[in-house]
Amino acid sequence: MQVPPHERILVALDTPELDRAVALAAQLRGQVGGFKVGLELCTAAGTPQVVQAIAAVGGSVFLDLKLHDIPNTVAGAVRAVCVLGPAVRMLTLHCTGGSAMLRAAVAAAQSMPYRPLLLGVTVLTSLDAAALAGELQVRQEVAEYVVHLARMARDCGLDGVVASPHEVGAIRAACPDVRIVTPGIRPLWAGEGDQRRVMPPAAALRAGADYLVIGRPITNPPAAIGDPAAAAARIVAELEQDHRTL
Ligand SMILES: O=c1ccn([C@@H]2O[C@H](COP(=O)(O)O)[C@@H](O)[C@H]2O)c(=O)[nH]1
Repeated sequence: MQVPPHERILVALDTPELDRAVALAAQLRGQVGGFKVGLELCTAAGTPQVVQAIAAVGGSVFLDLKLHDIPNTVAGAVRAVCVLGPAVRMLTLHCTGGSAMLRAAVAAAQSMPYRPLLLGVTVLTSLDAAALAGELQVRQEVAEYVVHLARMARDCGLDGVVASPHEVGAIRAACPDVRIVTPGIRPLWAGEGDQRRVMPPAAALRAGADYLVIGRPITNPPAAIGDPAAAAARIVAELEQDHRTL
């Protein structure tokens, strides 16, 4: 069954204010597929409180905690997230924590009555080829390294990965069954900001992404676009227009 394009959008609620996040979720619910909450909001307002508040207005939660620690600590954090229940659809952890950490996370999730989908973050979309080769001393090309991490995530039992839209094709070819979630989404009318490996929403879906994470272009759109609801509507219209021409 085909998923309508708007359900593929996950809005990143990056704010320290729970009231603002809840107001955005209430405003955008029904226009998009769900909401991503992460380090800023969860640190400011508390993860259980955030999950409960977003769920209370009918939003499903992608918990982007990007766990990265020793296996025992990550396993404990995964169990604590599972306790939050079905309101949490997805949880992230960094693939660069290594296979022992990823396997510990999967085992921890499987030991619980409910578990969210576990997604491995490959290479952050704010990093470009120069940063990867220079500061981080990674010898492979970006796409090659992302595919290596995606294979590792799949082999450890994760359900999917987070990567830029530029690597979606290569990941699909290597790991056909993993879910692929792509941040770094920038409509042509939005600025790049701190993102480096970016792509417009329709192009990212065409590339084969399952979900598009979109933050500032919706939550803080250019004045000419209007408010968050108008920005979301415009992106959905762009996706539907592109979908019809496929
Ligand atoms: O590689 C990654 C992994 C996660 N993110 C998160 O996605 C959103 C993107 O927000 P924008 O405002 O659309 O840039 C943000 O919450 C990041 O923490 C990512 O950008 N890249």
